[in-house]
Amino acid sequence: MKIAVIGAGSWGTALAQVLATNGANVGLWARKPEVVKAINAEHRNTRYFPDEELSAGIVATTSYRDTLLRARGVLVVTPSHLLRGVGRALADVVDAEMPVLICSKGAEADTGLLPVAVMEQELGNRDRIAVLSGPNHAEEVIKGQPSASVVACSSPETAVFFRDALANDTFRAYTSDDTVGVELCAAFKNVIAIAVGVSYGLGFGDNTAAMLITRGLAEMSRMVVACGGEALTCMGLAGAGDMVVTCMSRHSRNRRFGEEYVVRGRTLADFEADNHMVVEGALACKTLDVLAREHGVDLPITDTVRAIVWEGADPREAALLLGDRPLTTEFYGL
Ligand SMILES: NC(=O)c1ccc[n+]([C@@H]2O[C@H](COP(=O)([O-])OP(=O)(O)OC[C@H]3O[C@@H](n4cnc5c(N)ncnc54)[C@H](O)[C@@H]3O)[C@@H](O)[C@H]2O)c1
Ligand SMILES: O=P(O)(O)OC[C@H](O)CO
Repeated sequence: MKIAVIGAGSWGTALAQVLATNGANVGLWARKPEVVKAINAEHRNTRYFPDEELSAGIVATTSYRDTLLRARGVLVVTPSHLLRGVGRALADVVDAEMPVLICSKGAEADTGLLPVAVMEQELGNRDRIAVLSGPNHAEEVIKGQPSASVVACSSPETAVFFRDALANDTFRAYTSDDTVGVELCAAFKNVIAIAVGVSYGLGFGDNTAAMLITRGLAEMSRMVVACGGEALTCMGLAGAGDMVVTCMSRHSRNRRFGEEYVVRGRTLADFEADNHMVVEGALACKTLDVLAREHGVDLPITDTVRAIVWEGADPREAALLLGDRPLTTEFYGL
């Protein structure tokens, strides 16, 4: 069976390796011809994983049509702000039944739309559109270190299709029908990881990090419930699981952006230029704000991250303001 993967960054490459290890032929779309050349000739993505040998079952190309040719399903693994453009391009090459798994984490700027809704507007047939999320740093998954994730979809058949394509002894995949919950958890945890990075960068300790993580989970839960998702999803792999790994892992770009860039007055553009990698939380703190206003949900940590990253608020002063709000019950808004 052939599966297509759109995006040969860290996560697209790691997922292509998982699929190929499971016996699939993988068509991998990459933007840069030199990445395609290295993958096909040397079985390496020299830009992201120079030390990892990729399966010979992965064939890269810069053509959507060639990537999709005879594929039974497609994984979209580009940064979330590119999803609409990718969906529009895919509309020319996928039929109305092709299962689509979105592996990006974020929400659309300006509209606040979540990935499945964006893709549905471009491709139609929501039941064949699923999302993947969980505590999954590409650096560990590509090495076959034990990890788990959730495939969420309104259709159990689509969820099971992708679960079975991805699951193996070291990559457990669970299914869920709470797409909105899983999508919001994915967008949220990146924002909180920036907050935790800033907190460590300011010299605060583990108590502060734990407070931000758990209060971040409370914000996440309020938003998930307000948008029609299930609070329990926030306790699962896409919620608490991904929150913990993104806030605490040395691999997390979001945390590192907060700790090493934001507290030193360095920008998102600086991070992306230095690392060639995305920091999804920097955009999500703005897009979640759109949703929060629409649903009347209180998101104090998210709003603080937005003020620091986009409005030049001083991190230490912003942290003090965060602690100066009226005292209330722990699970207000739920
Ligand atoms: N890296 C991880 O561990 C990981 C794990 C789970 C989910 N994700 C999610 O997967 C998505 C992709 O992240 P990543 O880590 O693979 O990316 P990355 O940061 O490793 O690399 C960015 C990717 O985006 C591509 N890109 C940049 N501009 C582009 C454009 N204009 N058109 C097409 N492609 C463009 C780059 O070529 C590169 O492939 C993100 O939403 C991220 O949150 C990442
Ligand atoms: O490195 P980050 O911060 O983009 O996080 C990557 C993954 O989403 C972790 O599950």
